[in-house]
Amino acid sequence: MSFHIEAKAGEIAESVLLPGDPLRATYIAETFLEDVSCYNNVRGMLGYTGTYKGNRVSVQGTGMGMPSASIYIHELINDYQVKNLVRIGTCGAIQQDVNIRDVIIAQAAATDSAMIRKDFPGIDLPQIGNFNLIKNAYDIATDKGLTLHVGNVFSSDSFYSDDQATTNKLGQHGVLAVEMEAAALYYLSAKFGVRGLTLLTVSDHILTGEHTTSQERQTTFNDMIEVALETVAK
Ligand SMILES: O=P(O)(O)O[C@H]1O[C@H](CO)[C@@H](O)[C@H]1O
Ligand SMILES: O=c1cc[nH]c(=O)[nH]1
Repeated sequence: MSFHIEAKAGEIAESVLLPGDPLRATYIAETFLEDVSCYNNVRGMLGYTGTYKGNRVSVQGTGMGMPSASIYIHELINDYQVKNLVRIGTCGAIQQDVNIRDVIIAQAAATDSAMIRKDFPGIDLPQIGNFNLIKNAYDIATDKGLTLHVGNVFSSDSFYSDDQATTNKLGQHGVLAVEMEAAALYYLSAKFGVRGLTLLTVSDHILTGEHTTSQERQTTFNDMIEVALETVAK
């Protein structure tokens, strides 16, 4: 048992999928996993362990934003010895050629979060995904024929930003999309020597204002979820 997770020792798998939304964890457990048990309901931040094609895997909601996600990531690594952490999230695209429902592999994540800056004053430590997980996910997504982008994303501390100029400038520098947790996952993965990966589905387009319906999101999430499950099983 840790501060925010009530699982007993051994109840969480070595590989964990991390959606922001705890109900997405329930959806994944009910739709994709066999022999499932729920190991966490502290604060309603649901966590499940089951098997996918015979491989043991867990799925844990993280909540929104880096402070919340960091709590779960920290405890999964340090209290439950988790080794592979794959965020499966939504994002807003900031490139004209990145479309609604496309899948993004976050090769790296820029951030305006103070968390990392406080630990490394004066140094911009790159926040990068694990190469082997990126390669596995890329190969699996390509084999599935998904529309895929690999590159930098921006992990923002705010969902509602007045600073469109900065968002535009990030886009001009090749950043693909905005979300709120990848940089913290990559930072803590590097800090504790484990493997982190972020997969995102484009749920809305910040430049055009387009957005998905809940039905569309669910179907596209399935593609991303399958890529994540197969990536950690490989
Ligand atoms: O869909 P999730 O995984 O929650 O990810 C995105 O959605 C939330 C904002 O609506 C933030 O957590 C952002 O990172
Ligand atoms: O963090 C997020 C997630 C989805 N869409 C956004 O614009 N931002």
